[in-house]
Amino acid sequence: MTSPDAPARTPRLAVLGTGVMAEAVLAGALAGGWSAADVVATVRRPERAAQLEQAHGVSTTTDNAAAVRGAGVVLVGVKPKDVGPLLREVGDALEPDAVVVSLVAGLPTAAFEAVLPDGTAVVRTMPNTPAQVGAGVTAISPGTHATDEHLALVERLLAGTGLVVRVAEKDQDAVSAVSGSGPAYVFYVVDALAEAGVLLGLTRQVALQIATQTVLGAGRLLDETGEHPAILREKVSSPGGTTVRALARLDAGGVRAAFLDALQAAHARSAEIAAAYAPGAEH
Ligand SMILES: NC(=O)C1=CN([C@@H]2O[C@H](COP(=O)(O)OP(=O)(O)OC[C@H]3O[C@@H](n4cnc5c(N)ncnc54)[C@H](O)[C@@H]3O)[C@@H](O)[C@H]2O)C=CC1
Ligand SMILES: O=C(O)[C@@H]1CCC=N1
Repeated sequence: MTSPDAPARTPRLAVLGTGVMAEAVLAGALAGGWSAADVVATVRRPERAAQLEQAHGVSTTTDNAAAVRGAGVVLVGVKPKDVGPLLREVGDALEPDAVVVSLVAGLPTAAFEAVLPDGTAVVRTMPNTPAQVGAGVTAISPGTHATDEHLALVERLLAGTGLVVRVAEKDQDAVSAVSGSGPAYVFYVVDALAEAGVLLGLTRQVALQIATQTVLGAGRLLDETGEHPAILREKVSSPGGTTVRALARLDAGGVRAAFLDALQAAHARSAEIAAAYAPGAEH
């Protein structure tokens, strides 16, 4: 007999287009308790199918419509340009009570709803690749027909990927610019720190090791102390010392302004993606 406190059995999960980001979410779902026996992942290439089966023990297919039959959660993991054709391919096969979960940058839930059967529940999400190691952050927003139960189910899907926050859908492009793309900025900075270490005579191995650990440690310090980054930065900067000298150069180089400009560009790109690829508005 099932205990009254036992979590409800997870519904069947179909992952449509299992690339880098969808595989990271899939790995998190399995780590969070989803059973591999309840997951089907779709692919375009047989080599990719074999990889996913071996790494995660899930079943795979190239038939998206077959994958969504019987699925209670349908994760859309393709690139924006592939969303319209994919939704048209699977719309008729969707279970009426399924929730469609998008991780696609830029495309609004309304664009999904416009081509899916009337009343389909859609939840838009913006994860990031640290989901692969359970240290991601994902923002989620409901579409018109998504209920609190649907959001709770999506939170359960993502529980093993890291932090999950609910945001208004209008903020998803900003989230994408900050945390969706964010790991790339951090890797860029680590690469630059390591390169500078090599310039100063360190071996590449030591330079990369200490640059990586510095970012990890600084992240943990921020998280565990809850202190503002400006305060923590001041604590590193001894008066007349080495750090203020370096920070003055970063300011002179316009690094802070470059970050603001870069994230505005990322945000603007989301709007361009929506204009070009929202199902029904593709051109
Ligand atoms: N990479 C990242 O850090 C993040 C990506 N995203 C979103 O994730 C989505 C995918 O991006 P990536 O994973 O980076 O790209 P990717 O190219 O690794 O993944 C897309 C996958 O979809 C497959 N595919 C395309 N059409 C298909 C179809 N009809 N049937 C089955 N499989 C199909 C491709 O073969 C590929 O494996 C994009 O919409 C992007 O906006 C969102 C947040 C972060
Ligand atoms: O570069 C992209 O478009 C996707 C969305 C956020 C991170 N990667």
